[in-house]
Amino acid sequence: MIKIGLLGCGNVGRIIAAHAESIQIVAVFDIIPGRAEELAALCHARAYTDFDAFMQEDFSIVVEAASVDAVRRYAEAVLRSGRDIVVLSVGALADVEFRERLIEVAGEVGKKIRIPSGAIIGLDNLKIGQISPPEKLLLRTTKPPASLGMAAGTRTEIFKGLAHDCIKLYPKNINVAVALGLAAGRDADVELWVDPGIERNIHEIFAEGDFGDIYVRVRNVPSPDNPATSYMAALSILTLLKNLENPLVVGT
Ligand SMILES: NC(=O)C1=CN([C@@H]2O[C@H](COP(=O)(O)OP(=O)(O)OC[C@H]3O[C@@H](n4cnc5c(N)ncnc54)[C@H](OP(=O)(O)O)[C@@H]3O)[C@@H](O)[C@H]2O)C=CC1
Ligand SMILES: O=C([O-])CC(=O)C(=O)O
Repeated sequence: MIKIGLLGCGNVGRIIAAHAESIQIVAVFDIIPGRAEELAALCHARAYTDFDAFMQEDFSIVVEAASVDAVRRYAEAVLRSGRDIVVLSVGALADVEFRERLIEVAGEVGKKIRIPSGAIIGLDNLKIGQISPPEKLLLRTTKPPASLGMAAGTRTEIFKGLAHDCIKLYPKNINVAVALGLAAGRDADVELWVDPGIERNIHEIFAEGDFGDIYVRVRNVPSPDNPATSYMAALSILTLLKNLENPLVVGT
């Protein structure tokens, strides 16, 4: 059974721990001691608030479900320790210099940075963009205002521009746009909306290229403990881990 170290004991961490049937969570790490201890008790792991001590434990992969800041702080050390890392706060990789350094380190040490599909569908075949670049790549995300910690009386566009700029303003809400761009090989255009009339986190992907045109709409159920994060994001990590050692690989 694959042994993992969980970096981040919030909403996604709790969902992963509650469904850890095909994985063993050996150690958990969070800046908030109570959160780390609570999660550790749930999955019979050891709790840490000190990163270096956490890294002394015996696991082969780190699953990050914390923040863009945590990826910037710890991802390189994880790779240099000889472990793969699963990065949910993929917005950290919008910084080209940081991303290139991290990829270089992963190559040097022969380890992988794994980006789950998270809260969207379609990253697999959007990778065709790396061969046939899309002329259009747009993500329109619409969330209930509470997901962004704001109030709004009507449907309102709060951002229009490129993914790498949007993630700087909304690091807890638009990681999906950065993942989309990494898959398709170009920065995605983003529209971010809040709508008081909806209860789900909606992601609409529009892509056009010489392959044709694509429209994908995902109407995600928000997570129980963090409405900004769709429940699908945690399921996506669990699925990635479940398939890591599967000899049959489905999807591009
Ligand atoms: N790629 C994708 O499709 C998606 C990505 N995400 C991203 O996944 C991440 C996890 O989401 P979720 O579980 O809902 O978030 P939560 O805020 O519920 O949990 C994150 C936990 O990690 C802790 N944390 C944050 N920074 C650090 C750090 N530097 N070191 C140690 N612990 C830290 C947080 O503490 P504190 O509360 O004090 O900050 C919190 O306890 C978020 O960054 C989110 O934006 C979410 C959905 C989809
Ligand atoms: O969970 C979602 O719907 C998307 C999200 O928060 C993110 O990409 O950061």
